[in-house]
Amino acid sequence: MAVTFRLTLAQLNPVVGALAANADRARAVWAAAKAAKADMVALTEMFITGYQTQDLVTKPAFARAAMAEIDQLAADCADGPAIGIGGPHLKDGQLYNGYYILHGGKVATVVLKHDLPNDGVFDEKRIFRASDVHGPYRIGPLRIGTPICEDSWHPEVAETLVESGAELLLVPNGSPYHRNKLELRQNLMVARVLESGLPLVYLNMVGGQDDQVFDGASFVLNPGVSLAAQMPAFVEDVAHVDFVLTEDGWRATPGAYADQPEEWEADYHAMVLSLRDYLGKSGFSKVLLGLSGGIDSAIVAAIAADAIGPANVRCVMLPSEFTSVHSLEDAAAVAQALGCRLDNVPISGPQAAVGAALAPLFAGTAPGITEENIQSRLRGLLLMAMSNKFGEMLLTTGNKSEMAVGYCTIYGDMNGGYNPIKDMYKTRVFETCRWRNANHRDWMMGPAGSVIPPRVIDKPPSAELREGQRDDDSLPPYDVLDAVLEGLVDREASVADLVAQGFDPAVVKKVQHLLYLSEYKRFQSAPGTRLTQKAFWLDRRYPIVNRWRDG
Ligand SMILES: Nc1ncnc2c1ncn2[C@@H]1O[C@H](COP(=O)(O)OP(=O)(O)OC[C@H]2O[C@@H]([n+]3cccc(C(=O)O)c3)[C@H](O)[C@@H]2O)[C@@H](O)[C@H]1O
Ligand SMILES: Nc1ncnc2c1ncn2[C@@H]1O[C@H](COP(=O)(O)OP(=O)(O)OP(=O)(O)O)[C@@H](O)[C@H]1O
Ligand SMILES: NC(=O)CC[C@H](N)C(=O)O
Repeated sequence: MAVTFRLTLAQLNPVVGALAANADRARAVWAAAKAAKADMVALTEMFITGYQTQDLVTKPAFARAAMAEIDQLAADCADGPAIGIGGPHLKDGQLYNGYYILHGGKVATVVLKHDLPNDGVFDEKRIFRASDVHGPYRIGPLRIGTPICEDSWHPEVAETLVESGAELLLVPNGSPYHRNKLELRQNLMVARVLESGLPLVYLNMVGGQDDQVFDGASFVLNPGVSLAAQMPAFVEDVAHVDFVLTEDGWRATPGAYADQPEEWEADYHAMVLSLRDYLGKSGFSKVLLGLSGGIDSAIVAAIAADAIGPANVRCVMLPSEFTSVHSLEDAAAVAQALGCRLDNVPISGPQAAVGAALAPLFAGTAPGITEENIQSRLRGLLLMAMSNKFGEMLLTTGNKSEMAVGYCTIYGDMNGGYNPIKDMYKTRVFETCRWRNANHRDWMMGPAGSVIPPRVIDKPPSAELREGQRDDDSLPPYDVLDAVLEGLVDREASVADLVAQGFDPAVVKKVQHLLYLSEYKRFQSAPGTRLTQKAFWLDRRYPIVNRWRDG
């Protein structure tokens, strides 16, 4: 009779700090694995604590509480499949990123991470100590080697595991999404399979944590580099994968294959999931936002409706004397198409009152940006009053282009708890609206169809803070602005690089100046969904005071 091994893959969504609840999720999936007669159930990196914990895990009381949950889990799950679960490991006063193997009622072994990621959003060298490479462990007939996430991005750990007799590589991950990352992961894992000649299980977590979104999309590779199973992206899933011992070693029996989203869908799903989880995990079930009739607030309203349902999204139009009839119509059309409530709160009364209060001080000065910003701040104040009164979190709507150049009012339209489009350039916002109008998926809680009317997408962007204002009065056209920003921010290009590419030197220098000047605004801005490898916050950490200008 063939020798086999059934491995249950738990692609789940843990909550940072919810130790007991995460342990309960592990107990439930273990029971399902036991019912499916599995030999082992694998959970993801740092599952017991949720991920990323940042400095929270450096607090010894927290790390010890997590380890106690794991001991209890081992005791509760004695009779059935082994469990692999990520968690912190405190040993001799040092903190490690560990993967616990629970078997027969106790912790059988703890694999400790060797390669600590320390770039982009990661600071693991600051948080954990790196361990020597840990050898394979045996569960029934199979010797398993476990490189923990970053360990599998380099050849060394897998190489050592092969030399010490591993027959399968099981890689638990906490790998956050950025655009087109699945392809990068698959290329790296293919390299590990080619080098080792072993089957490889890549198991990733799912869910939003602050700015980061974990997209799941776990997969299994066989030697010969064939994909034996592919789990879905951005949703929880549990898969039972069967391995059979052949003359050539262990091989996975081909299982389910979930189609993967292309990049527009993946970004949109990332924004929906991160908002849904940010709200749910912080205890909010409702949001509100200022709906101007423009494209940014329209896409944020659509993302919110898809995340928590249109009945939980309050849209508010706050017109001033500069608000056009088109904007009033467009805001109404968006709210109606999405099925969201729309309230109307004119700001002309408060504006007159603020003007009167300041008149003695401002006498003799010319009206300008100050008065324009007062409108934005009055909207921010009124929206926050509604947030307080109704318990709805305020969403802020600045896209990456605006956040990059500071084209937004601090303590005004920047008010808000979360910003799903913070890492999406304006030119991509246009395309994302078109994608959402043309596509509907079962994970969207909002309605299908043209939820953002074409006129909202096609009209020239305007903040409507003065008569006839357009964004391109102050900024280069968005296709130029975004291309320059993509160079300066995402590729860290120099002014000379961009001029050599054909951009106007004066435009590049102006954009660079605005970018550096508005660091203080970004520092005080709401968190938002990370979609790229250069999202503002952890990926790009610039000084606020900075006199350097390139070129
Ligand atoms: N380094 C620094 N650290 C801390 N604070 C600093 C600072 N530099 C300036 N500041 C402060 O920041 C203030 C200037 O920033 P801020 O008050 O935001 O005003 P500001 O950036 O001058 O104006 C807002 C801009 O956003 C545009 N806009 C576009 C789209 C929508 C909206 C909207 O509101 O709906 C606005 C608007 O047209 C205008 O160009 C200064 O008065 C100063 O107090
Ligand atoms: N008349 C308004 N009613 C309600 N909210 C508004 C209004 N004007 C601006 N806001 C809020 O302030 C944000 C900044 O808007 P503004 O129109 O000034 O610039 P924008 O970045 O082009 O945004 P949008 O494309 O949504 O109009 C809007 O997204 C919206 O949330
Ligand atoms: N948690 C990790 O070690 C993740 C690091 C790896 N570079 C990734 O992003 O997938």
